[in-house]
Amino acid sequence: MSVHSTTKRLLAPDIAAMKRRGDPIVALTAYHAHTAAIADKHCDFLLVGDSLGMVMHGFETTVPVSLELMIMHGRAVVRGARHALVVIDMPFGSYEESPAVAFRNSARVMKETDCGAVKIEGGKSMAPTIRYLVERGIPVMAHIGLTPQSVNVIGGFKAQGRTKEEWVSIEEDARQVAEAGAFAIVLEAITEPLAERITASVPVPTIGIGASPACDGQILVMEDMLGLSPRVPRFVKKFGKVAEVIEDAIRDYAHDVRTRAFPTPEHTYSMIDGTPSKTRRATTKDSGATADTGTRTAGEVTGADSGGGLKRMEGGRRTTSKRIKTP
Ligand SMILES: Nc1nc(=O)c2c([nH]1)NC[C@@H]1CN(c3ccc(C(=O)N[C@@H](CCC(=O)O)C(=O)O)cc3)CN21
Ligand SMILES: CC(C)C(=O)C(=O)O
Ligand SMILES: [Mg+2]
Repeated sequence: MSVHSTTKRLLAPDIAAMKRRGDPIVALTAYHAHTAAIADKHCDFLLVGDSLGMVMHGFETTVPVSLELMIMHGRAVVRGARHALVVIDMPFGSYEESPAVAFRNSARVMKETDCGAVKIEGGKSMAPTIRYLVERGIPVMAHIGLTPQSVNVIGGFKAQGRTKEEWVSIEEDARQVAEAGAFAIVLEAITEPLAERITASVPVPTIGIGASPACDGQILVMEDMLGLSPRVPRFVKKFGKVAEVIEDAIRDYAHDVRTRAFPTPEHTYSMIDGTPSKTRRATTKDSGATADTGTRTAGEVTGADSGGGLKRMEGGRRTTSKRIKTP
């Protein structure tokens, strides 16, 4: 973060402290800058999940995701967010081999993205690695229950802890990752009584995804809760209908291009010397206004214009462009 930054970004200990205060922790995944900027206003942390391999890149599982891909999306999310802690998933194969390999790759993620923490999947087997990273300055979020990177061992994305016999092992995972220094623990696809027992027994927050309201916080994949993902796990509540909104807009665009209703003069550059455009409709008065000047008259704003048409992107802010002046 820049020394000139005025807003304080949340750090891993701030998330951990929320459990002590009894504040519910709100989290979403984010994979790119603009959606990160929106979610940042309402979330305590944003996770650059390796689910991006499935959601953004069409892989069947998270197994093929590379460190480079996580860094690429991680940099975009850090640029978009200013308040929320940004946590980045370490992808399959980047941390399991040894604590030293995990440190080298996690340090690279921290240095190249400026994120605030990493997340690794695994319980007991990863506890020594979590301790090694935390002792060397890398905040670690743990992830137990259903660990999707092990899908080929588990035999599918299956809920865990559905029989009491499975509880002992998962509770021991939670105990050991907390003891190793994880600042929070993601509980994925486990039953409520198990999530309740774990949440009561560890000092750090539990973040549930398909793990009941008994957790200290919740996370969902943003595209799933927006109603953009074509298929979602049963634990997802759709808070939006974004796929419909996108399709409606694209259908309208295709219609307007095919009927030549788009583009109109306000989406077209005019000659600086005032030479009239041949394609300009006879009904439209030529005021010399262009897409760049932001000086269009109300009469030129068509029904197709949403009203935000005067706003142009400039230097990362939405402003009325003054770059090109009409004579
Ligand atoms: N878009 C998306 N959302 C996720 O929540 C998510 C990902 N991708 N990718 C990584 C993991 C994989 N996750 C998943 C994926 C599928 C199910 C699922 O469909 N489960 C079935 C039961 C399957 C079974 O028991 O065999 C379900 O009914 O929920 C659960 C978690 C959660 N994560
Ligand atoms: C589902 C969350 C916890 C995750 O690990 C991911 O999005 O990759
Ligand atoms: Mg993940």
